[in-house]
Amino acid sequence: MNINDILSVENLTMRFGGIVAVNNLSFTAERGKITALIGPNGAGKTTVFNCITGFYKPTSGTIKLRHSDGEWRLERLNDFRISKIAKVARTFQNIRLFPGMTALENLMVAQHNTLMRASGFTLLGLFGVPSYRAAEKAAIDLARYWLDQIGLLERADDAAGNLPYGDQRRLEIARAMCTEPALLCLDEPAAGLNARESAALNELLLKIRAEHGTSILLIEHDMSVVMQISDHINVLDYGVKIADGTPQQIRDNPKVIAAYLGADEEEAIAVMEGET
Ligand SMILES: Nc1ncnc2c1ncn2[C@@H]1O[C@H](COP(=O)(O)OP(=O)(O)OP(=O)(O)O)[C@@H](O)[C@H]1O
Repeated sequence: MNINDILSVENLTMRFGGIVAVNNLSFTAERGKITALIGPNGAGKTTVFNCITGFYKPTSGTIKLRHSDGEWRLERLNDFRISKIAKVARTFQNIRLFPGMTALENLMVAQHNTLMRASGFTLLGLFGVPSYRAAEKAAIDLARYWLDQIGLLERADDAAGNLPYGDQRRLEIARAMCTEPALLCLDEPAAGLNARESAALNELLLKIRAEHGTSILLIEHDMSVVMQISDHINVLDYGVKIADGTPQQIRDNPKVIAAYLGADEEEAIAVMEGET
């Protein structure tokens, strides 16, 4: 594992019965950078995320995470410890907000563990002791800060389910950021977004990288997002890494163009350039 890496996935294999979803995969993610995982449907991208975040126990291989708080072998931890102790946060392909709760409340829920600790697991909170009140204020401040970062401060008290789709997507990222992660794993954050919303997403992710130094691991099909914001791209096909490099290198890689879509070269190039 290189000194600059936050994550090192080594020889990861995940089998489901006879299916080898991920096959001896190795890649790294550099600290403070945006690393993308791309590939056709069924290539194994979400399975990799599920192994990193403890939803699946890999069949074999190691997943090392290292940042200023310590060093962990994620394949040995459960999902709760991966998020709480190793500070890995994730979003899902489908939106998982609490639609009936307000935007602000959704961001407060993300800080539940911190608040529970500060409340002495309820009692101190019931009595409203100053240390709990301070923790509660800090949680509200953090939630409002992230609402501001995604341009939704004005809509703090609106039900999350009533927000436009693109805003809900960014609210999910804000919710993940409220846990102050070292590694943020985003599974298709641009799915279903229009061009304007994708541009707003790009802006947000670049801001998170620049201003917070958060390392980002990104699964995305929208090439207008991947090519514009990624520092490094890994391409999977049938669970195997077929290429990795800068956006320019990936865009020009004939192996990627041919394998990524199984389409003819012209069609593949159009998609790689975000024209479809
Ligand atoms: N829980 C599971 N049980 C059985 N097979 C699974 C399971 N999860 C994933 N697979 C299989 O593993 C392979 C990889 O799936 P995965 O969802 O990781 O691909 P993906 O690259 O994320 O695809 P997409 O871009 O469509 O989300 C597929 O063949 C899928 O059917």
